[in-house]
Amino acid sequence: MAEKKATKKFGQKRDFKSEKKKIKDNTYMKKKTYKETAKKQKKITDEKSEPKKVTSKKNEKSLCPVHGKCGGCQLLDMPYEKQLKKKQNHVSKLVQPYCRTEKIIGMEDPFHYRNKVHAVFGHRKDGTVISGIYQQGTHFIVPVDECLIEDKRADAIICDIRGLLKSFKIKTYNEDTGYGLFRHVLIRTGYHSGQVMVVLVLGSPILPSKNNFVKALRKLHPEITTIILNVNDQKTSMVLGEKETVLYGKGYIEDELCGHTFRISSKSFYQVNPVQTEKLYAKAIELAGLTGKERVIDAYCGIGTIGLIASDKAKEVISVELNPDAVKDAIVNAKRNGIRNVRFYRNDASVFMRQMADEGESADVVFMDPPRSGSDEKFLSSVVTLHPKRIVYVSCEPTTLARDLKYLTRHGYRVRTAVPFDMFPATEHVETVVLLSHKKPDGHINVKVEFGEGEGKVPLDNIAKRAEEYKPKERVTYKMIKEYIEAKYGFKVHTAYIAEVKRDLGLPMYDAPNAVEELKQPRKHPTAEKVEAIKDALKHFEVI
Ligand SMILES: C[S@@+](CC[C@H](N)C(=O)[O-])C[C@H]1O[C@@H](n2cnc3c(N)ncnc32)[C@H](O)[C@@H]1O
Repeated sequence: MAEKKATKKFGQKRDFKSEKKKIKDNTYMKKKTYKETAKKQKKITDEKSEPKKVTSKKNEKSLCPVHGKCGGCQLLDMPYEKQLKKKQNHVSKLVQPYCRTEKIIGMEDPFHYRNKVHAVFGHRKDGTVISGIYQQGTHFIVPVDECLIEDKRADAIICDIRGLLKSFKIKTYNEDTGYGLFRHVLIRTGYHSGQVMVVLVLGSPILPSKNNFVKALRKLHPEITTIILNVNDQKTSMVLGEKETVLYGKGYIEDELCGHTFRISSKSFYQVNPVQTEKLYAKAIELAGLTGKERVIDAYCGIGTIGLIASDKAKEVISVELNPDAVKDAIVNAKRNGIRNVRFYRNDASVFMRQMADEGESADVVFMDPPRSGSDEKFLSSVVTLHPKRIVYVSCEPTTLARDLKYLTRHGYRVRTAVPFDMFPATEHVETVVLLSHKKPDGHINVKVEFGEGEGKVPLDNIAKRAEEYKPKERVTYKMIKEYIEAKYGFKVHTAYIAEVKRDLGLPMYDAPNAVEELKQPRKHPTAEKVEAIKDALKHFEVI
């Protein structure tokens, strides 16, 4: 049986000061520790073979001995300030056609933030049990003992489960043959509550010596508050199967966020970085500008977090979510927090929003927090029909965010601000909160108008046409066009090229204050690709 690791007790404060220094110096993992871990991890190899050696020069310099293999932390060895800058630039580039991006909100301690840890189990040819992460794009297991972004408590539990499998002679599952039992372990930890959920994922429902196994695990880790047996008998890359049995405890954990308590089940979505989530939600709710009178929609609501936290500043909240387990959690969470002005609907968000729009409903504020794939036209067009004053878009994927912003800005909304949050340090992922509101005219003048026929009067049937003509147009600058093209196409275009395309299209030209009168060299012309990109930008900004 594996020896119990010395782990910190719950509630015990971490030594952030010394950790911060290590981060600053980029020497978080001491050389000795690195060598030890590398040696240990080199010894353990997956039965399917090790596709690449762990001891490459690249890895020797890395903070993590399996960096570059597991594919999890692409930016791990980049100083944290640089990581933030990279993410800031990425968001800025994509959002630039619409608005300025605020400074990214980073972490004070960007390590061990993940409250959800998954390990896949397998064994090598000699039968040694291994656990770790799939190598990127493959089903080879990269053995991992400690991960710099995962909760340390979870890593320690996973190591000890490996030892228990040996003592209880439990075979790990073989994906190719379908033989064996033990597939994955999923651990969720409560940042404030200290509660710990362990999900044992098996290929079939019978865990031999179940009670003794649970007893032994609890003895090694008394901090575990619930243990669940999940059955996944499918050949699938999904971790969790449908069926679950609670082996110990309540079958869920609870945690606190922004002064509210949330129940979290194994299959419900919950943000993985609790420290940053509080900042993210606070910003999202601040941007919504709630006064207590609003009808709010919380779309893609998960376990109800954003809507429930915002509920005391709104008249009512309507929340929609597809995952039935998450909706069950959300309903319990409303009761748990004594909240009565939030209703939950289990539905596809797009179908639900379309129904609302078709029924002539309206909303004052829409929070939307879709998965990485972003939203779709059905959802977005319904939002436009519902006509909320403000839309707060929480996105975990800037490219789909930019795509959806394009739709909304073409349909009456303007992006007011974008704030990136580093929810996933050491990885390339970045979260962004964006506020959109109705487009407003640049200014207005008072004009006395007489309607009807006759001199000086405006014929009634001409009103709509003339209103369109006099509508103030947004001034589209060369800079906006250039930024749009660089973000979308990845190349730069010269101002002269934009001017040339505009001239060819017969568009009005304005004097450029720094135009060169005489050219030193004959002017070059834009390539067909650049002409198309410029035309696309002009269409995007509704110049043509
Ligand atoms: C990024 S999470 C956000 C959850 C929640 N707002 C939070 O912060 O915890 C996206 C959520 O959308 C849900 N979802 C995915 N596709 C959906 C759809 N078509 N309709 C409704 N919800 C969906 C997922 O189950 C998940 O809970």
